[in-house]
Parts: sequence; structure tokens; C-alpha cells
Amino acid sequence: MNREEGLLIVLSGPSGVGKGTVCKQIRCRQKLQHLKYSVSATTRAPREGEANGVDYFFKQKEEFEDMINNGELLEWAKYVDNYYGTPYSFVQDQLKAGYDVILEIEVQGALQVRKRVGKEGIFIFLVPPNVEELKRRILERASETDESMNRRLKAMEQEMKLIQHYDYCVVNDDIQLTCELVESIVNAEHCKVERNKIKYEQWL
Ligand SMILES: Nc1nc2c(ncn2[C@@H]2O[C@H](COP(=O)(O)OP(=O)(O)O)[C@@H](O)[C@H]2O)c(=O)[nH]1
Ligand SMILES: Nc1ncnc2c1ncn2[C@@H]1O[C@H](COP(=O)(O)OP(=O)(O)O)[C@@H](O)[C@H]1O
Repeated sequence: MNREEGLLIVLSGPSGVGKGTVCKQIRCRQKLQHLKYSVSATTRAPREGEANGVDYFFKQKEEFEDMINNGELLEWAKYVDNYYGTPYSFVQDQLKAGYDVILEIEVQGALQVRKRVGKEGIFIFLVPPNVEELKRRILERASETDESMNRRLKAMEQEMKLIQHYDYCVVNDDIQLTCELVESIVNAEHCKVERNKIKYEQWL
């Protein structure tokens, strides 16, 4: 991937940890001015209140498989019986235009992105304060059947094993603090990019 200016940020973590909430809050806080959110494609059914093109691009299985075959996805994965994937062109266009882009994706997809961008991306893993709180949050959201919740909790066991592939782990306890931490990480990574641009000869 040719990334001229913007930073690619990958946010993962178990179902119910608060990934969507953190992304929404960061957007509202407007502390990161040059941040764009990648809207994923999925074959999962919309939840109440979710809108096509805003929360996800909701697709039929065949449509999604066409996207895979046409090379339209930066990465994709199957999670609890549904496909999820990141449309490539949006990410590429925004990065080229100098925007940071955040992907809210699960671990298999994140590892595919890691392979493509190497150390260039910022990979952040969100964890809950504890498993009881995670279960409480999934129940509070009231979006899952018992079966779906159990499968999400089962998926977490595999997800947690891959945490060492991430650059940062943030415990999502207090939501405001979590947002501040994510914002600080992004700002600090920009400072690294600036450092790498400096040619010390200029200052002599
Ligand atoms: N690989 C991949 N995972 C995605 C993508 N979009 C969403 N996901 C992940 O798929 C998982 C299930 O998402 P969702 O059905 O919205 O459930 P939730 O995590 O319980 O809110 C989550 O871990 C999401 O981060 C994507 O484009 N690619
Ligand atoms: N820091 C937090 N403290 C308490 N509740 C939270 C926090 N972050 C998220 N939640 C709640 O947990 C539930 C799951 O959050 P959500 O953002 O949908 O998770 P995810 O996108 O990771 O599946 C929601 O009801 C949300 O309001």
C-alpha cells in the first residue's frame, strides 16, 4: 500500500468491549481533526438503529463474494458465520489525501492489514476491565441472541491470543479516558512521523 501522508489506525477487541462507542465518541470530541472512519461491508443483518452506508454497507452473501473476487477489499474475514471486509478504495483515497483512517475490525482482518503495511500502521487492541463487565455490556446492548453472545465470547478466547501482534493495548474502563488514550497514541505516532522527516543537516 502506498501511504503518503495519513496514518492507518486499526482498532480491534472482543465483541462488546466498546469499539463502536469509542469511535463514535472520538468523532464527537473532534480532537483528531484529520480522522476518517472506514465503513465496512458485512453480510450480517442490520441491528435496530443501524443504517446502510453509515454503520456498515449491508450486503448479500453473493454481493460480498463478488467484492472479494473483484479485489475490492483491503482485508476480509468470517466472524460468527458472517463476512466482514474493508472496502479498499476509500482507505486508499483518504490516506492519499492526507487523512488518518481508522478501521474497526476483528483480529484475522487486522493481521492481514499488518502483513500489508508492516510497522506503518497503528494497531490498538481494546480490552474490557474484566469478563463480567464485558458480558454486562453485551447484554446491555441487547443486540444478540444467547447463541450469538456465546459465540462472540468464544471468539474472544482466540482474539485475546493475538494481542501480541498489536502495538498498544487500552483498557476501556472509563470511556473518556479511553478516548484520550487513543487520541494520544495517534498524536504520538504523528510526532514519530515528523521525527523521521527531519534531516538534521537542515539545522546546522
Ligand atoms: N475483518 C473485519 N472485521 C470487521 C470489519 N468490520 C467489522 N468487523 C469486526 O467484526 C466483528 C463483529 O462485528 P459486529 O457484528 O458489528 O459485532 P460487535 O463487535 O459485537 O459489535 C467485530 O470484531 C468488528 O470489529 C471488517 O471490515 N473487517
Ligand atoms: N467504557 C465503557 N463503560 C461502560 N459501558 C460501555 C463502555 N464502552 C462501551 N460501553 C457499552 O457497552 C456496550 C457495547 O459497546 P459497543 O461499542 O457496541 O461494543 P463493540 O463495538 O466493541 O462491540 C454498549 O451498550 C456501550 O454503551
